[in-house]
Amino acid sequence: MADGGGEPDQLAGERATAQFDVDGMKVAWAGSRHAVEVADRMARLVASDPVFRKDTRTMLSRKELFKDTLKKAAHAWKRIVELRLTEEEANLLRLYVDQPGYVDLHWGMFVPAIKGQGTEEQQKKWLPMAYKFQIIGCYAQTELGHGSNVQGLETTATFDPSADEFVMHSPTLTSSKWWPGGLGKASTHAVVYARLITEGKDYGIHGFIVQLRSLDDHSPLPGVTLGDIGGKFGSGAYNSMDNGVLRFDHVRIPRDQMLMRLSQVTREGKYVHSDVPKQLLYGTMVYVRQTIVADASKALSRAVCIAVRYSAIRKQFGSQDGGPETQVLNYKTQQSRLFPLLASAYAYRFVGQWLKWLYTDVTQKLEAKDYSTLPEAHACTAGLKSVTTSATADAIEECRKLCGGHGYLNSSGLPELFAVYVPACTYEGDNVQVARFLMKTVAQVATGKQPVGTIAYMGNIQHLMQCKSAVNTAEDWLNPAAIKEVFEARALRMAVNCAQNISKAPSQEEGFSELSPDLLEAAVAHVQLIIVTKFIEKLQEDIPGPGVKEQLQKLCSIYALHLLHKHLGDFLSTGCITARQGALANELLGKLYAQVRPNAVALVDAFDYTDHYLGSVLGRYDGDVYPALYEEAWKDPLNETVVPDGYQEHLRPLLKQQLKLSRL
Ligand SMILES: CCCCCCCCCCCCCCCCCCCCCCC/C=C/C(=O)SCCNC(=O)CCNC(=O)[C@H](O)C(C)(C)COP(=O)(O)OP(=O)(O)OC[C@H]1O[C@@H](n2cnc3c(N)ncnc32)[C@H](O)[C@@H]1OP(=O)(O)O
Ligand SMILES: Cc1cc2nc3c(=O)[nH]c(=O)nc-3n(C[C@H](O)[C@H](O)[C@H](O)COP(=O)(O)OP(=O)(O)OC[C@H]3O[C@@H](n4cnc5c(N)ncnc54)[C@H](O)[C@@H]3O)c2cc1C
Repeated sequence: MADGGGEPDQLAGERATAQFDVDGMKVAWAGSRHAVEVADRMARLVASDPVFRKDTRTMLSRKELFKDTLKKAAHAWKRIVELRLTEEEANLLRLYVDQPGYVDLHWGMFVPAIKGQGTEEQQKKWLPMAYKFQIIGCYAQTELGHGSNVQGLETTATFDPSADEFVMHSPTLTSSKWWPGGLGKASTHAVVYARLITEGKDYGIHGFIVQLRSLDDHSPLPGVTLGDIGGKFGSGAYNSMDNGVLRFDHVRIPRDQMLMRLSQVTREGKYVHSDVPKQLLYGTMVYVRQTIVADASKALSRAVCIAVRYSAIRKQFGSQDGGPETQVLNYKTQQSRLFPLLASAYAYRFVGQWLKWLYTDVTQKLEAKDYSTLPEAHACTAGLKSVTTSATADAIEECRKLCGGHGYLNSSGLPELFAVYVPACTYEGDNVQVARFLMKTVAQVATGKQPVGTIAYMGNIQHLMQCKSAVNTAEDWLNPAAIKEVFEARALRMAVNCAQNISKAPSQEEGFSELSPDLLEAAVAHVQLIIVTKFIEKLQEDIPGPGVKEQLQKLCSIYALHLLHKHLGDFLSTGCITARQGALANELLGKLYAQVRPNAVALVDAFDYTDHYLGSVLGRYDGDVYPALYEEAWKDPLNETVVPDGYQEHLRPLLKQQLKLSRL
């Protein structure tokens, strides 16, 4: 028993009430027994290495934090080489080091851009250097004046046939590259997106490999202006990353540094487009978006793990006669706010695993020159990225509130997690692309074309446009088919409504613009349907371990029904359900929360996070929260002296003056 009311064995008690096999759930979460083992090994490797300590990170200055990131990255790389880690292991090591840095852009965007847009020859030249970290690369697309609108970028790459070179130039202030991670201080190279101009004609945006810094002393090359764009939201947090600014003053690069898989410029300056779709230019973004979806479940599960464990420890009110107080986790309000987030963490995990499969499948098809599934992959990654990141950012903040005052302390880990996470909502785009894809699909369905993949349900238009849910009791909502039907009907009816209203506008573009808020809601409905469907499909797999599938079935129902409750207006206004059926869904939710309650701590244990990775005194595995909180406070630099710096100059004179006044 901890001193002063903290009750570490409280969590042992919670674990004893679990009605399922936690090891089995770890396998379901990780994807396989092998994945559990590798993740566990990498998490422990990081947690036991003093170089990877992060408990003082929020107290470091920007310069100290950046240097610490360089040190961690170099040390991580050394360990990866020494231990001959596989790609899977290295990725996990990066995850558990838990500090954004230039390596993310090097591996996450620079390398994939060359792989996706470079010719075989270019890949042979650049990738071996990148794989050995002989060069460090970033992804320089966004400019001061344009981010979302990629076609509006201003940087130019003008071909000079006399020298067989491109001239990279930043013609205006707004054309300065602005935001690329790793650009500010670390990168030696970048894939730069610029307008290709040859024979006096502007051929639009293309990618170019450009060296930025000397490989001898890291100084910027002639004509290249480089720097960091300045401090960002939150202490510690994303400030470990050197998001940068870059300007070119007529910098020359050889012609063969244009990424030439999609299109080429010949020695004479002729522009040639190959048979590859031009949208492959955006392929790196598709890749990164699927990793961002996978990351959403990691960030969300961390926040939920902290909030669930702490809610099981924290007690408030309850007994009027001096008996024990109530664990806040027992309050129905706490459960109704927290358990949907727990369910969402599992839902995002499974949809992330599916999206990874989809991406791999599309990539294989692209290699065989089959481009048919690209639009769907683009819409799914863009849509899921947008929905899961927004919901995760909101959820982390909700978990902070659920932890009361202590959640606001840096030592809870939640403020930093939130600050690191929120930019994921901004970078890599929004749902507009999904809405366009949906409108196209509705138009195709009207011509009799049968949609496939995640939009296959739209082919069932006759039924879905007029069906009425048959749910008659609360328990009827446990039937996955009942849930799927109403989510499909809602998504389709919202999309069809939009399409009909657009068709009444003077032009399609005007209609699209006028209806964009509705289109966004239709896109969200479609994406939520995908997440619900993938959760239901996961439950059709063989899931070993006593009680594991039963718990996941409850979480799946909670995930879907809390969305139904939250978006009740959509379901009612499209006539998919009645008000009574909505009330029945809510009734079932209450029952499901009560069933999840004894399993809650074990369900977050199944994430298998070390205390190092969680980085939270509130989320400690042993539940020994209060001594840890108390101890943590004394580590603050403000407590290095008993009497604060500034006392002599600012406090003492004030106090003395008040003394004189009180004597008057
Ligand atoms: C300290 C650490 C120590 C550890 C050390 C360990 C060592 C190493 C170990 C290994 C580590 C590994 C780590 C890996 C980690 C990876 C993680 C990555 C981290 C991620 C960080 C991200 C940072 C952020 C980056 C960025 O933000 S990059 C910039 C992103 N920009 C955008 O997102 C712009 C958004 N804008 C758009 O998306 C636009 O909408 C658009 C450009 C796509 C479209 O605009 P527009 O309509 O004008 O376009 P077009 O007219 O050209 O085309 C429209 C048609 O094209 C289709 N379309 C559009 N996009 C695509 C697409 N992507 N694919 C297919 N098709 C597409 C549209 O649908 C239109 O089609 P239609 O004509 O048929 O309608
Ligand atoms: C932490 C971080 C890291 C980043 N890393 C990189 C990187 O490595 N490389 C890189 O190239 N870039 C990077 N970026 C840039 C990022 O990709 C852009 O910030 C993002 O694409 C959004 O563009 P923007 O900032 O120009 O916003 P804007 O496009 O100016 O958006 C402002 C507002 O307008 C809305 N809006 C814009 N267009 C439309 C539209 N057509 N319809 C309706 N609403 C619209 C947006 O939704 C938003 O609400 C990073 C950004 C951040 C925050």
